Amino acid sequence: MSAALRLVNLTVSYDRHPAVHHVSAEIPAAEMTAIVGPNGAGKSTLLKALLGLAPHIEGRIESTVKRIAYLPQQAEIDRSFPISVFDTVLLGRWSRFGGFGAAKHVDIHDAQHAIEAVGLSGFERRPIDTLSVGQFQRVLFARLLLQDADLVLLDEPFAAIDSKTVNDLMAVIQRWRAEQRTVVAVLHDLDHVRRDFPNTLLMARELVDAGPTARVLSSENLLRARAMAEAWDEHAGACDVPMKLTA
Ligand SMILES: Nc1ncnc2c1ncn2[C@@H]1O[C@H](COP(=O)(O)OP(=O)(O)OP(=O)(O)O)[C@@H](O)[C@H]1O
Repeated sequence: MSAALRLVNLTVSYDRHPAVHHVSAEIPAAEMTAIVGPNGAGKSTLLKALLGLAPHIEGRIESTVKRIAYLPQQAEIDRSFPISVFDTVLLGRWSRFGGFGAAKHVDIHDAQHAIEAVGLSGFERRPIDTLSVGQFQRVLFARLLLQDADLVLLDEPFAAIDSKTVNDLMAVIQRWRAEQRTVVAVLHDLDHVRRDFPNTLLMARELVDAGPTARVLSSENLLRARAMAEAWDEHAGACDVPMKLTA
């Protein structure tokens, strides 16, 4: 299996305090990978590092990917901007038509199609600040559909989402997988990960384990992750942090 991304000794810091420390792992291409770990384990930071939004101070990321799409946590998105569902979805094509260009017929058609694919037909003119959390997540998935990316990064896509919406959005993710796209999702529901994500990275600031989900999510690894997260020194400098802790 080829790698879409290879992380080599990656350390990501905020103000010289490492949030993710010495991670080496591969993200397989055309596969679904979950990133899991306790709160504060560095999962979102790792995702942001893959995008270049959290600069790494050590190590490197080797990539075979051309286009990346990113879904941040809903809490990070300002919904007060007065914009409709349709225009929000169309923004997925922003990079093609740019600041002063106009959307082409094909973009309008694809946006309509994406809105249908996530079950939101009839909502096109609704302002986004009137939507429920689940409906808004459907809008964001429709926007991702328009981005046509090789690598889709999702940060807690199912937080506060009901099971019907989760199932519908999982169908979109399965479709990306069938189209040979690489999907990486930060998730908290380990049963869901075991069911649907063949590959997992278990984080506790350092990498605990990476590879096939059934192996990575062993009770031994999960205990170890918890102990490592609890033992982490929040105020450690860039390289005063122990490389390995045992449970
Ligand atoms: N912009 C930032 N500036 C400074 N520190 C940050 C910043 N973002 C995250 N951190 C810190 O980095 C560490 C890892 O946070 P991160 O959000 O990556 O963890 P997480 O595993 O995604 O957590 P959760 O499951 O709670 O969302 C935490 O100690 C957090 O306080």
